[in-house]
Amino acid sequence: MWLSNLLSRSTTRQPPQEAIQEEIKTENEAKLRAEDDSASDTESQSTPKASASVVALQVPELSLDENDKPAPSNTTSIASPIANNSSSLMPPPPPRTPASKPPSLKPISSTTQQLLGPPRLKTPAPLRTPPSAAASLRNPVGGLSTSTLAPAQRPSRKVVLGPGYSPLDWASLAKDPRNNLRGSGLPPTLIKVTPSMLKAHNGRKGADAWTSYNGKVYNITPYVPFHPGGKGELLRGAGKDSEKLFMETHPWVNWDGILGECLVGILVSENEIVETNALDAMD
Ligand code: HEM
Repeated sequence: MWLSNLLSRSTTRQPPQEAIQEEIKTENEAKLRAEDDSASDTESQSTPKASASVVALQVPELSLDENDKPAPSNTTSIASPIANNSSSLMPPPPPRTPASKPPSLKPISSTTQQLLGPPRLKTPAPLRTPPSAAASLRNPVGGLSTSTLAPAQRPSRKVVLGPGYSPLDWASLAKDPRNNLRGSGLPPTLIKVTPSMLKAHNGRKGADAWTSYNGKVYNITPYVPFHPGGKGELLRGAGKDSEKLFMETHPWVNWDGILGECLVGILVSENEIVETNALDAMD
């Protein structure tokens, strides 16, 4: 018994939306009756059709979505009062174009999301590898440099050169072969220099100062007053090989570019000179 009552209620009861529409429809009918007293009951039943013809002009203008389908006749009666009031207060909205839509409102398609890739992290710090143990031992000032050059922080040991002894003065002196920077008493060709010969030219007691570098022997005597590091520093290599001292101090300096005209000969062993002298004696 109660089950049959329940069934009969559920079949006769309208859904809530339809009930609301019916209620608004009734209100509209009452308004229309007030406006036109001559309207009959039959006409009031056809009111939705009459209001739809009026509202049909309003609804498309106020539509916020192009995809909106034309409202059915029973729902136009819902929008009709709003449409009448709004159209009298506001101008019609501008024609809708795709460019007028704010980009932020566009939903991101799944294809676009794939092209964009994964979202970026706010800070790259978590992706950095932790500093190695050796990093803590590096000089913080030059920590990013891998240069083998002398550190820029080292104090200069340059000396004040006398007037007329600048690098430019040396260059002008060296370009003239008549100055014979190799020294006096030498043949015009390069000679063979033994270690004993090199040692004898130590710059003392009036002797020229020779030094060797990369197997070649140079007379450094004329360059002494021009040496930016001073006389004493340069003469540390007098009578011996200077390659180690030179490379420790300023490996970036072009030795041959400065002392090319001071080249005396090539460094040879003591035995080679003895053999050469023996061959010369046989001739
Ligand atoms: C025993 C060998 C040598 C020693 C011990 C020596 C030492 C020095 C020293 C201490 C300085 C000053 C560096 C500074 O604090 O700026 C210097 C600068 C210089 N030396 Fe020597 N030197 C030697 C040989 C030579 C030779 C053979 C040449 C030329 C071929 C030369 C060319 C220069 C130049 C051009 C500078 C200036 C470098 C610069 O401006 O950065 N040196 N040298």
